[in-house]
Amino acid sequence: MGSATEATKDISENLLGHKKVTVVFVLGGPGSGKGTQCANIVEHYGFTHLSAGDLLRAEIKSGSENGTMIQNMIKEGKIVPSEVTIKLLQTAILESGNDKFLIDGFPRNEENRAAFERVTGIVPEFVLFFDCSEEEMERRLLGRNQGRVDDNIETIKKRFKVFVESSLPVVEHYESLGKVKRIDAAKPIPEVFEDIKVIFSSLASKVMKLVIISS
Ligand SMILES: Nc1ncnc2c1ncn2[C@@H]1O[C@H](COP(=O)(O)OP(=O)(O)OP(=O)(O)O)[C@@H](O)[C@H]1O
Ligand SMILES: O=c1ccn([C@@H]2O[C@H](COP(=O)(O)O)[C@@H](O)[C@H]2O)c(=O)[nH]1
Ligand SMILES: [Mg+2]
Repeated sequence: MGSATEATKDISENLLGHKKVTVVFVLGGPGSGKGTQCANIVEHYGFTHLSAGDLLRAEIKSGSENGTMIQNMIKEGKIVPSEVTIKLLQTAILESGNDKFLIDGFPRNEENRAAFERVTGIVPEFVLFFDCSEEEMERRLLGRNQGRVDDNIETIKKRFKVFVESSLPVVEHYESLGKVKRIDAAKPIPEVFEDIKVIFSSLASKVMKLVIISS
């Protein structure tokens, strides 16, 4: 990205919807493997990966005035106010220079979803949903060893509750619009990615067809 003026120009074009931005929401329970598979998708399909949780953790590290509030919310498995998360996502989208994004772990609730669509004007191409049992997710989280303050059994239980009560309704909303692509995330990592490839290869060929038709 070049000068501040160029960045501002891109911001308005993206957010006013003049420039086509492709967004895939990557949703699923804590530990279902979203981050792991997003790295594979980035490598093969050129998307930019934006993990809302990673952006919030970076905000804590940056010494931001919201840092303590965010840290407390994450420790409790609670959902950070949407204006904070949306601002971080907007900035990351605009600074990336890319036009296709995997938004991982957001929207977390219906209010997040409605606010994101209202503020950015972006609706997702589809939702990639990682379906996995709590038993398997718990095993993965307790074995993750990345030093996360929320990878302990007490917080994990809270995160599961928030996921079922607040996040699954977002998936149901997009299901009612026929936008959910469900993945069996309990399979081994390479097998999950084989299933994901089928989805992203068909998206890539759809985009190619559109380019040919419109040129
Ligand atoms: N299909 C899989 N089978 C076994 N282990 C997996 C699989 N996918 C990911 N893992 C492992 O499980 C742990 C959690 O994976 P990951 O961080 O990708 O999950 P996540 O959905 O991003 O979790 P969170 O919502 O907490 O950020 C990691 O240690 C990862 O290596
Ligand atoms: O949109 C979001 C995303 C995340 N959070 C908070 O961060 C943690 C960890 O998120 P991961 O996706 O597992 O990395 C989550 O439990 C929330 O506390 C959020 O508030 N909003
Ligand atoms: Mg993750």
